[in-house]
Amino acid sequence: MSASTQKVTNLFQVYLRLRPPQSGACAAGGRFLAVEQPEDDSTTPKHITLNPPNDRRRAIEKFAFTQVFEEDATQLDIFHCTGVANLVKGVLAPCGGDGTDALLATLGVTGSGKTHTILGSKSQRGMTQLALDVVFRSIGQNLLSCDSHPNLENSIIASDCSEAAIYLAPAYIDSVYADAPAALRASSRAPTPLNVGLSQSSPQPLSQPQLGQQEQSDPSGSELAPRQRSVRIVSREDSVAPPTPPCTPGLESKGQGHERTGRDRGTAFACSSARTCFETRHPQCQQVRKTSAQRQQGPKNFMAPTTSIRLKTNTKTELHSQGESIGPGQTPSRRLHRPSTFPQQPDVSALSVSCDPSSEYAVLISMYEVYNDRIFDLLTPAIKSGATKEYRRRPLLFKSTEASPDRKVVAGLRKVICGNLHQALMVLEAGLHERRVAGTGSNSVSSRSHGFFCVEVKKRTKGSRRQGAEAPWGGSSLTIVDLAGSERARDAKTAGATLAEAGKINESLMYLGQCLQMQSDAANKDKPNLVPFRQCKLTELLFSNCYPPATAYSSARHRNPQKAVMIVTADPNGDFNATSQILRYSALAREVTVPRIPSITQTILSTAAQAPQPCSNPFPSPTLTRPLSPLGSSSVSYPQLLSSPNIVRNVSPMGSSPGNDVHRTTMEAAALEIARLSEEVEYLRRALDAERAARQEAEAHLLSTEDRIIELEQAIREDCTNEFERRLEIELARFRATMQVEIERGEEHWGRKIEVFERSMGGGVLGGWGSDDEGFDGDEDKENVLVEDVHQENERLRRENEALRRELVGMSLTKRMPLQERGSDASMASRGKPATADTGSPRSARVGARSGDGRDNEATLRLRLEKLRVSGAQASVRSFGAASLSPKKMRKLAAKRWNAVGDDDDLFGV
Ligand SMILES: Nc1ncnc2c1ncn2[C@@H]1O[C@H](COP(=O)(O)OP(=O)(O)OP(=O)(O)O)[C@@H](O)[C@H]1O
Repeated sequence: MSASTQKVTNLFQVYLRLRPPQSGACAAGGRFLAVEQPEDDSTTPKHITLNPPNDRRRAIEKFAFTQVFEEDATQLDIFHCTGVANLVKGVLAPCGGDGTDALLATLGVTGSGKTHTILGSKSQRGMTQLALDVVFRSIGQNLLSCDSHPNLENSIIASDCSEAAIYLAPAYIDSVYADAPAALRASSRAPTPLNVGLSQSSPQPLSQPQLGQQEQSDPSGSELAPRQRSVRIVSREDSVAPPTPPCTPGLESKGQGHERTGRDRGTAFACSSARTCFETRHPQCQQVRKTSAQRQQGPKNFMAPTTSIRLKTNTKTELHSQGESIGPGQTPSRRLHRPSTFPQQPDVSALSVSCDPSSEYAVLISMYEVYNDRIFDLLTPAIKSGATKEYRRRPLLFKSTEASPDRKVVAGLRKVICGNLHQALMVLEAGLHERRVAGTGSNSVSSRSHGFFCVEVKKRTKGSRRQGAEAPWGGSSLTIVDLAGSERARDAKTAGATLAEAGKINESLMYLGQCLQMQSDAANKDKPNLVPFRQCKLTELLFSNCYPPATAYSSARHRNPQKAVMIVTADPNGDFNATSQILRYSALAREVTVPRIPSITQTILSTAAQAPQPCSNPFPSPTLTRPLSPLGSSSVSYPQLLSSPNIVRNVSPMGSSPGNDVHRTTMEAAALEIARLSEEVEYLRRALDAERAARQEAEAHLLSTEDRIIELEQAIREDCTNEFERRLEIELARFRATMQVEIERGEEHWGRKIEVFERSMGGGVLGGWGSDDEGFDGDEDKENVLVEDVHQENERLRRENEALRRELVGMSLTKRMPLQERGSDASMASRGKPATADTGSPRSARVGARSGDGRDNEATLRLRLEKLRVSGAQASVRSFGAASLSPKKMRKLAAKRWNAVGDDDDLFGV
């Protein structure tokens, strides 16, 4: 097994860092991990052996890594030996081109020192700060500033392919940090995650230049001399005076004498007054404190709302407690105190890598976290939800964009253009305050999300302006990842939401483990390196840049596969199971040695085989003739059983007599039974453990699903409310428009009516004045004429009606011919022919005497009158009611009526 050969084919270089034991903490099972020292002193250790504790029936395993760092390795050792400077060099691309993307990540069990390695502590810088220092120092004068290039921001916005919101650092920092009152700054200012509090004793001054000089470029441009071995150099950095003693009792017991990682540096260990102030501003701190307090009360108190809910709640309480005005667009949690200073050790001012002298550079910082398999921007403030009135972050997508079709990017991030190291550290600090942390049984400040810190180095050729346009931007990025730690719910004593988070963390780490295992298997077996990295967001983010793009667009722009370094952290005195699991899938190679503890049954059987056989059946069925001696009641121990670590039993003394032989056989059988039972117990114990773990995982999954459902429900409610409001708006607008039209129409209608009324009124008045009036209008005149006509017509009709009525009164039924005959007579008369049956009657004579139109009119009139009579008689008859009158009476009545009509007959005819 050779680790060096893995370098060529593995996607990741894998380093192992062992963390020093926590002072005061007694290791439960002792140290189980041994570093194999190389035979040759000139090489670095690469192998470790994992010795399972005595109570585990596990094989001894041997693992290989690119390099192993022992407990005394310093941050500077890690920085030099993992080749972070080389990663930076690849990004800066001194020989031209776009450079190579780089990835630096830490992986390990919770509390093993990942955050310490990546982000450092109160007094020590981590890989992130050191890498940033080297980046800015190396670019030096070639870094474009917004002051000298006012168009810088716009040109970068135009070149960005990730739909990002790009800001200049001064503007961003001013929007995030609030200047604390002078008194607060001077005395009780709470230290923020990465900066050294004023109350802290300053780190020991070193001979190298300090941060103030770091922002100037190193004119020498001296190259990094790569260190080939794990040199235990600056031991002083780890022996820096420990920070202020903790004032939170729940935290005192943990990690005493050790530096704390980013967040607790500024939170958990702050003195109470400062902490109170700090916590009101930083919800995460409250959360840490709360969970620590909860832990003191017992494991049940870990049942708490989800982190997001806690964050929201805290943000809310913060708003009220602060009583501070918060500008629009800012969430309360963004009002941070401006850090006064940052840790300056270890010092890398002597180190810079070369950059491309013919290019000019710009540095963009972005930060995000993967929480519950979703990506959240750490530099974008949470937005207040319209429906729930709570502050929430919108998850972002990892996708191909229009401008980047061949390569997936986290779309919609906020990116900050930084002009120097200090600005970059301020941005880092702001982002870290947004990251989710919680106190668990394993780590008082445990990361609950995978944190990504991206340094995007943009470069373009200097002075190659063509027709006024500047050269296009290219470049690469360095991504630094602080993964959340795997944890066992039993050890971490998590429950509720924190347990659900742990479930998600473990799940994503399991996928990561599969990917790492596949890559090392592929490297060892010369198989194609196919890694199933699309299983979750974490692996997708970590691995997708390891391969050259294979899409149709790939020819457009060639990108080198990223260089990746993984630092695995482990506590040699910590949890054996969790650590061995991480090592097993992260190691570049693994060897299994012979099982360490032989089966107890085998031990007994082999012993029995060696012993003299008193009878043909050496192991009769264990039918005991008498009960076993009580444990500890005998004086002689059975030597073979003693050799087993699992069973130490004292048995009755043995002699050489036949009775003793029987006794011995019985005891052997009993020992066998004991062995069988203990194996069974062991098996059941393991099965129970597995079941318990599965149950916890299922519970965690359930909780996380519930959380997800709640979040989804909230989102859906919000969407529905928005949609409802939108539709309501539309309907209201429509209603208002219709209403307006109706009002206008009504007004018009009434206007017209009033006009007609006024005219009629005016006409009456004018008519009263007489037609001689000078101002009489022509229209009104016409109208009056029409009214007059109508009156005349009315009068005429009234007269006609009167004449008809009189004619009806004068006519007698007896004098008239039958209706049918009269009808035909009338019709004949109308046609000018003489009537046959009625020629002698005076009436017909009168009719016959008439000529022309007068005759026709008369005939028509008669016909109409006849009809009127008949219908009048019928109506009157009907009006009396058919039921009340007999037919005879009805006839009499009709005759009377006709007679009455006949009396007036002579009146008819005009
Ligand atoms: N190499 C080290 N030297 C000194 N202290 C260390 C070292 N590694 C870890 N520690 C301390 O151990 C504690 C836990 O470390 P850290 O927070 O880095 O763990 P972690 O792996 O990030 O845990 P988690 O996954 O839960 O976030 C911290 O107080 C840290 O200061």
